[in-house]
Amino acid sequence: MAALSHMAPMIIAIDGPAASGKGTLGKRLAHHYGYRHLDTGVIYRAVAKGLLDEGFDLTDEARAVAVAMELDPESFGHPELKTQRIGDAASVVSAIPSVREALVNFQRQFAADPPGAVLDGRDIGTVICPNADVKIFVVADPQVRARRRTLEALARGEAADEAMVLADILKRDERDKNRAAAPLKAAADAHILDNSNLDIEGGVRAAIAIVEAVRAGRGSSR
Ligand SMILES: Nc1ncnc2c1ncn2[C@@H]1O[C@H](COP(=O)(O)OP(=O)(O)OP(=O)(O)O)[C@@H](O)[C@H]1O
Ligand SMILES: Nc1ccn([C@@H]2O[C@H](COP(=O)(O)O)[C@@H](O)[C@H]2O)c(=O)n1
Repeated sequence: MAALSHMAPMIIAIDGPAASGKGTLGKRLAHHYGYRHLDTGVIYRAVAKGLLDEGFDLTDEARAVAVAMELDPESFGHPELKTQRIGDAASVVSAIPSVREALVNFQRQFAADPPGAVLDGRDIGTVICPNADVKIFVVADPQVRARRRTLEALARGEAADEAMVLADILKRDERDKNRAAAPLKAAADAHILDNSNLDIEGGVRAAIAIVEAVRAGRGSSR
């Protein structure tokens, strides 16, 4: 782990489309720098699961906001949150502006707490932490992402059809890119990291190189 001294908590924002490797990279960067990591997708997944569990429609705005405000971070590790069904549902509920607003403070507070934080999602560099020290937008070819996600599901002992996984990824990306509220897009000052031809270690090395280049460019100890 690289020990760093900071004037203020450093924030690394990672965004990108579905299954591009944001979470894997976020976890590894956080470990490398000794920071905390928040997978913000899990928050939207938890809201979707809460609604479905209670039998509410995913477009029930009032109930969705209530679920968002009552979220218990202890529930973020629930294995069902990882499923494709909940991922799809999350991309429906996350398009509701008032749901997003209800979740902003939690994410910003997480980002602000010392010693530093890595957050990954869709709008971290654009909306949640527009002043993040480093912004990385992770991309990979859709076919590559579908292959990785399929292998991941198979490794968990779940059935997975690569063509269906690809269709789900594309559908979710379209919805996330085209919504009015905080759409999936790279911040103007984000560094694009294409990991299509990189393994996990290669992707982590490339990201650390970006972080280090930004820090060196600032000429500070951050
Ligand atoms: N560079 C890489 N090379 C090979 N496999 C990778 C790479 N990066 C991530 N993976 C694998 O791809 C899959 C998706 O990665 P991950 O869950 O980190 O993506 P994500 O962008 O966080 O997904 P989601 O949008 O669903 O939150 C995982 O199985 C992960 O191990
Ligand atoms: N900052 C974010 C993070 C996620 N979403 C929505 O949640 C869905 C699930 O996210 P995963 O990262 O776990 O795949 C995603 O498709 C988005 O609709 C979001 O809007 N903003």
